[in-house]
Amino acid sequence: MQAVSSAFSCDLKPLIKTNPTAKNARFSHVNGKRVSVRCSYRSESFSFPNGVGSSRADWQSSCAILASKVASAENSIIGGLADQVAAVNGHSNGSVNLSLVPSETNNVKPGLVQPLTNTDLSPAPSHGSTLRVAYQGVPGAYSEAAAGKAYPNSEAIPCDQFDVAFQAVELWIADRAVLPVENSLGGSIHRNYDLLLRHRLHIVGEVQIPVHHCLLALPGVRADCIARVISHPQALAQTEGSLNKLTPRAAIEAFHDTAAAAEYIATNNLRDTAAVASARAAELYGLQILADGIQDDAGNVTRFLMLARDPIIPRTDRPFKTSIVFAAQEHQGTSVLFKVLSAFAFRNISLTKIESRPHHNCPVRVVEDGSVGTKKHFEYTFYVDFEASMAEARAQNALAEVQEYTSFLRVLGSYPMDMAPWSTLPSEDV
Ligand SMILES: O=C(O)C(=O)C[C@]1(C(=O)O)C=C[C@@H](O)C=C1
Repeated sequence: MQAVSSAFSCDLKPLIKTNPTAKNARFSHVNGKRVSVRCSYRSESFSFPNGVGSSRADWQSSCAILASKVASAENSIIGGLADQVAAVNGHSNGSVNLSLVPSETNNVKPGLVQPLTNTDLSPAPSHGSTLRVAYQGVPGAYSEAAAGKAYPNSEAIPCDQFDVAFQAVELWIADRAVLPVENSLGGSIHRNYDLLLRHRLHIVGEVQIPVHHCLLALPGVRADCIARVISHPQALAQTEGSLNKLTPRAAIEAFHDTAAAAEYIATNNLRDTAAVASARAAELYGLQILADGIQDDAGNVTRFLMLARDPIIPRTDRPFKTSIVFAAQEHQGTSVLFKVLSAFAFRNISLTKIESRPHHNCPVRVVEDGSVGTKKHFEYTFYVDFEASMAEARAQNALAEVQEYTSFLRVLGSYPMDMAPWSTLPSEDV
């Protein structure tokens, strides 16, 4: 893999810190120099009186916030991102050495790139035409396989956190991010739902990959010598039943990602520890497979979203899915969710997913109830996926209606559904 090792000026810093409305400033780079800037942030209050236009510009603005009547919620989103960018830009001086070359002290196989961290993020150097795809984890993680399935022949860029993968795209270090949102056994990956709202990337596709877990340990170690099993919490949840049988006395500990757990065992020569990870991780980090296929359900599948700075133009010539997020205010009544869902039901639009998250700005509302005391309502932000393209009138009409019932509505993306049979995925990828 091509090493990305370059020092370049971090002149994005003052722009973002002093001008929050320009947080979506777009930079193009030629030979590592910034050559153009464009800003697209505040294009809210959009409605669909005549449907969505066919040009990219029309669609881009339609994918910005559709309506935001909750100014404070908006501000907190802006504030949150500004804070993160400030953290990213917290380098002590303007020039950063972004090195993805493995350090020499690391005794895992040479040639493996190190994940990006918060402190590595700075404007990207020129990188030719190869698409660069950020994922969370290290090589051998399932997310790397998902990035490869989503964008064959791309360059996968490991990031140490989900947030860093979002920022890598926003700061033009990567062109796309591929991040997990749900697993058939472990359920939703809530962190990424929250980050979708906090950041301004667009969903441009989805990929689903079968997740085939192995129990890995150093060569020669037996399963009955394992005192500790480490892995990503999702992977541990997906193998709970098998681990109870295979290593009943072992402590179970969470790790950043599956492959990093394998790497950690190899790097530290831990003979009492096993990792739940992929067969590819075993190969990359020189571990043996103690048990194969240990997911508690053979049909274990994780769904990943493909994210980009710009939306794609929705089409009708193949099955599309659209993802939205909305919230309502107290005065909009108690049956908002029912009304929203019926806007889709009456138009025969199937919902494929609904997820609720605590409202970012106001998670709990306290209501005085006379002499009885106070009621504490939890406030939610709802994420809905539905099976229709935003190029279809029925989807546009449904959203126009949803807009009437809600105080905040944003289209996260309208994108082709992953219709690929799982069997087409090469086994070494999972
Ligand atoms: O740790 C990894 O290998 C990942 O890619 C992360 C992740 C997740 O977040 O769900 C991805 C797929 C599997 O469901 C298990 C873990």
